[in-house]
Amino acid sequence: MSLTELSESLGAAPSAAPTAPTIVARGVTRSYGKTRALRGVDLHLEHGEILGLVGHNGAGKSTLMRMLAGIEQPDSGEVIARERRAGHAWNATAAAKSGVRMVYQELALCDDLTVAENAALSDPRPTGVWGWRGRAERRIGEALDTVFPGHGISVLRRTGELAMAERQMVEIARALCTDRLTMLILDEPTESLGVDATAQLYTHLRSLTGRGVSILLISHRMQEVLANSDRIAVMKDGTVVETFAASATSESELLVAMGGEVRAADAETGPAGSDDTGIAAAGRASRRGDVVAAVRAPSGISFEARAGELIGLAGLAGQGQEQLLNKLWNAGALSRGLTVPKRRAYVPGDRQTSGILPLWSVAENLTVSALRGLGRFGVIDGRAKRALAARWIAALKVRGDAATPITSLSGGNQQKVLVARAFAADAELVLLDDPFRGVDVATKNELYALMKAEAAAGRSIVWYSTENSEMAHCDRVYVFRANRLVSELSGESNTEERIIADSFDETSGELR
Ligand SMILES: Nc1ncnc2c1ncn2[C@@H]1O[C@H](COP(=O)(O)OP(=O)(O)OP(=O)(O)O)[C@@H](O)[C@H]1O
Repeated sequence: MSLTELSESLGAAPSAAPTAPTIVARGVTRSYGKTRALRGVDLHLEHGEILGLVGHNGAGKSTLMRMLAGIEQPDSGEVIARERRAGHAWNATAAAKSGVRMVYQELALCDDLTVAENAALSDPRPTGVWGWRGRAERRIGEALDTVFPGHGISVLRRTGELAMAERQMVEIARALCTDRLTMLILDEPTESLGVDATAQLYTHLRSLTGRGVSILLISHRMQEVLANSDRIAVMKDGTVVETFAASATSESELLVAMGGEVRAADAETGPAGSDDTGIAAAGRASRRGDVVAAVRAPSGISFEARAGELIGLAGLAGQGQEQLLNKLWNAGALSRGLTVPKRRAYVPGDRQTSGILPLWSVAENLTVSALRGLGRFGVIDGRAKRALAARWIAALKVRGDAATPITSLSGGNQQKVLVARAFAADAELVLLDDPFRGVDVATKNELYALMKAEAAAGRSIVWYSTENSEMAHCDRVYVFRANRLVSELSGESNTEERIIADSFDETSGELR
């Protein structure tokens, strides 16, 4: 069966659409130790609708998703699925048999396996002994072609070699490798995707709802949720506080319901101002305007970052931005064509594999890069360490105690700890690889202010973001295309339109 035939059979709507909701959560509660993650959630998902689910970091969205998918059971309350067979529990097996598929916020691919092997692992259909590999290659290849035409991903590549955006596409496509799809739950599916792939995904989701599939879309990207959902449910502190028709609400209304401050997205754009956070660190070696980092290109545009600057790296995903950050992070004293300071900090793009230290507490994760500055006579000053952790936990509003394991935090709160770690270290150069993935809107606004304050205090910050609109906060922006620097923008030339135009421009300066 080809994927076209297959996808037509996916979630094929019965002749008359069922009137009962696909799934209902009624009074669902769930605690982890002292943390009350869900406090009596009521929610339902209609047949063939896209329900957006938004809320601050730690509001309980991922926990609720696990309850709906039967992966975890509520402490009290119930989950009633239309597909649930009488007398059977609603657990992961029952959900999988009923056509429920999930795309997790943390990518769950095995780096050492190929794209096709990863797909085979999660495919609910029997693999068979003979020919399973060929079948898996064909199935995932067809799913990728259907959702992300022109994706350019070889199904024979190890997923560890893929860029974040490509891995995200594989994760989404493999969730669609099934004979039967009734409900699709996506937890922040576009955080690592570029503009084109994001648009392709939403086009495909719409075609699925046309065939009766119900979709739960968790996201911090308010404009995307507004543009692509039928209804939007808002979570706050473990409950659903409001549900809106998407066509009848606005970003500011959603933010108010989430409990956040309404701030125009671009209200505080422009070059770094003075330090108004009170936590920008002092004592950097470089003076404002000194070149802190440089990568010289044999021809065309070279890269340069000065003390006191917030530098943006823009362009379509996977055009060399991550390589530049890696180069600056890994450079040795003798690296040719490169200037880097000794003291530098890095927030990697993939927090799971190269960011968090999963066996350590929040405080240990946060202070590990700053330990050198916390020592006295060769001994770490425990009180200074605790104070540093407490200061950053408060500044970034991390929802979780300093002493708890980092893995017990929600995804967005883990990400905040990584950002705090980079700034808590006394680094002259701070490298950020798409650092606000999964961070809620209110916190993002605070982090923009923090970065500007840190730059104003003399640091040099180099920031790669997949969201072009964020580049308006930068002093200068380098646009990448095909591993080259296409342009350097600042002042009035630093606009979203110009970034997009240059991302597709043919003239370029090579960056080696
Ligand atoms: N396995 C766990 N152990 C301990 N605490 C947990 C666990 N899972 C979730 N929590 C806690 O439950 C609360 C809700 O977390 P959840 O991940 O559901 O939030 P979220 O809304 O998805 O956040 P984000 O937007 O950051 O992904 C948080 O306080 C989190 O720390």
